[in-house]
Amino acid sequence: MIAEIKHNSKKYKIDLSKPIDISIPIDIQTQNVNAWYLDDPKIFPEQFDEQIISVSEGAAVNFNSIQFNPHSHITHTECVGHITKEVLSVNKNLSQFFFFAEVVTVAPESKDGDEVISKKQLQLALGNKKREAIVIRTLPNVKDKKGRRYSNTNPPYLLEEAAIYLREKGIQHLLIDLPSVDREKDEGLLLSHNAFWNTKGEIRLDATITEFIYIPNSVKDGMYFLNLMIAPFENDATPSKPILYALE
Ligand SMILES: N[C@@H](CC(=O)c1ccccc1NC=O)C(=O)O
Repeated sequence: MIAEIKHNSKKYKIDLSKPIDISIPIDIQTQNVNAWYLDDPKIFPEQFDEQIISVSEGAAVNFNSIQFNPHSHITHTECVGHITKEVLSVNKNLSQFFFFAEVVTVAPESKDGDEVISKKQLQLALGNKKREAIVIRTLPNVKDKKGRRYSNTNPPYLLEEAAIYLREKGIQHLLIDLPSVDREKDEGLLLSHNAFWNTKGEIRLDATITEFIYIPNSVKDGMYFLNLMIAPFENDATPSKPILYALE
């Protein structure tokens, strides 16, 4: 099915039968992705009295409960509520789900023993392109990203200047294949989160950060149509399933 999209007097076509899924699922059959010091997620059949509610155990249905944390275990999209005293829900603040996005690839640079993404790197990648969303793939991009154990590994992150640059450039949605846009242990500073959401100025309630994506190597850098769909949890963060469509 081909859809035609009109945007700023330009016309684009996408093939809806060719979605590019850039989410990381919870998959308890394999090693799950994991950050922030929690145990792995759990998917398990409930029990009523002695009966395990699972067809393989003689029940009529499968009836699994799922225990997870969006920040630790799955592709998730968060709003500024992640860092505010006030309870703010991404499900209330994100109300559109289609955007023009630029997929960029960056190799984090060494700085004071950390691996970081700088303003210059994003400037080089974005140039004067105007996009609603940026989808950042970090190098090396190996498949084990889908099951990596990040706790206490000090993963790469965005310098504050890079987050300010994205905000000033009008990027509303930032997607990245790392557990956070900030340093794992930063004494609560959350510099890039604060900068991107502009918490010291006019707060950007409808801007989102999506963490733990995985962009296959077969996907080239460039402009895509993005469907950023979230699960309906009223919470600062919720599991999401970003899908890219190549523009024809
Ligand atoms: N970087 C923060 C910690 C942090 O972000 C965090 C700590 C525990 C559990 C989750 C965290 N962040 C999740 O998105 C700090 O060092 O205070």
